[in-house]
Amino acid sequence: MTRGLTRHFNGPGRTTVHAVDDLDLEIGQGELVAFLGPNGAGKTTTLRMLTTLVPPTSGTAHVAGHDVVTAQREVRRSIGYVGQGNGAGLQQLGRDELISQGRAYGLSRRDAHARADELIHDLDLTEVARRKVSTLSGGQRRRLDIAMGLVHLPRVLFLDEPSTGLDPQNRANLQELVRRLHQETGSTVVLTTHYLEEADALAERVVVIDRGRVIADDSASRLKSGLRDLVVLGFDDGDAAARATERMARVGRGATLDQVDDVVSLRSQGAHAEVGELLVDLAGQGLPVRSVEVARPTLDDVFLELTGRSLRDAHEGATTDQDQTDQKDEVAA
Ligand SMILES: Nc1ncnc2c1ncn2[C@@H]1O[C@H](COP(=O)(O)OP(=O)(O)OP(=O)(O)O)[C@@H](O)[C@H]1O
Repeated sequence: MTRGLTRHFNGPGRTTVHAVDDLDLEIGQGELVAFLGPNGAGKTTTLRMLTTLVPPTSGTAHVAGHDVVTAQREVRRSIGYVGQGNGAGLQQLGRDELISQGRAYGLSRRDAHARADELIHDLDLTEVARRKVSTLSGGQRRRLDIAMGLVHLPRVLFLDEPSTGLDPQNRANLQELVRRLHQETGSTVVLTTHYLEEADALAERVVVIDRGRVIADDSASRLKSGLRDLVVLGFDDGDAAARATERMARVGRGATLDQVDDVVSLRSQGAHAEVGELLVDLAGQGLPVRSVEVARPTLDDVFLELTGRSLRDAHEGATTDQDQTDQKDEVAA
């Protein structure tokens, strides 16, 4: 739970970077929540405050019932944190890494071995466990990192961009792993991502963050429910498309129509469910449809609606912003 959680950094010159600005959040035990936002939105800083790695400038946060400033030790004992870098040491075997991590969290030698073997079994890490960490692929290392975050059975697991840099297959595997461990352990999982599809597919709740502020907080389907579908219809020629546009304007309850040559784009809420009826009606008018594309709203559309910017563009823009990176290094140094 956070109240007015805020973190400022010194920017270049005398400027102040409002990395996280007045964040109020309530996350219940057992929820699976994704923080979604472009680069620089404040996702990592939020996670770093919740995991006690960065103190807030103002406001409060409690994790597993403990204050992140006054009860750091208790918070750390209750959480697992998988940061953006790889946590595992390179020369050890995967299994030994897990055992060392267990020991670092105060498990006895015997318990650390037992826990490592349990995780290897549960997370399908047999192959990963017997290889040196330096020889693992990116996806295998991320899976090992997640196992490391789970060694001490945390009540809350924080994952910072767990699938960044992975190919689509490994990303899908990792998402499946996160989903499974959430279901099986019932622990709270909070992850950050700038992959729209990931937030959509994985999280029960999506907290959209932009410029340090929460701009939306709901299930992906509810966030998208107010937005319009796009249906693109292809006709024989421009004349047929023009007549079809007229017909649809007459019968089509408030849809926005746009004709370019032999193609008509129609936007309206829930249009995907009416496409069949529409095609029959147009065919009945002697206007057969030659091609159909239906696009349901995405979380990118939600972001666009809320900010006037596309999340993909905002993300790409920010990644090329060398200033931000330099600035980060400067203050961190
Ligand atoms: N140590 C720091 N010093 C100065 N500025 C920082 C520092 N850490 C973060 N910032 C700035 O705070 C803002 C939020 O950064 P943060 O890393 O939290 O964003 P993010 O949403 O996690 O982005 P990404 O997806 O790239 O990880 C950015 O403008 C960033 O440059």
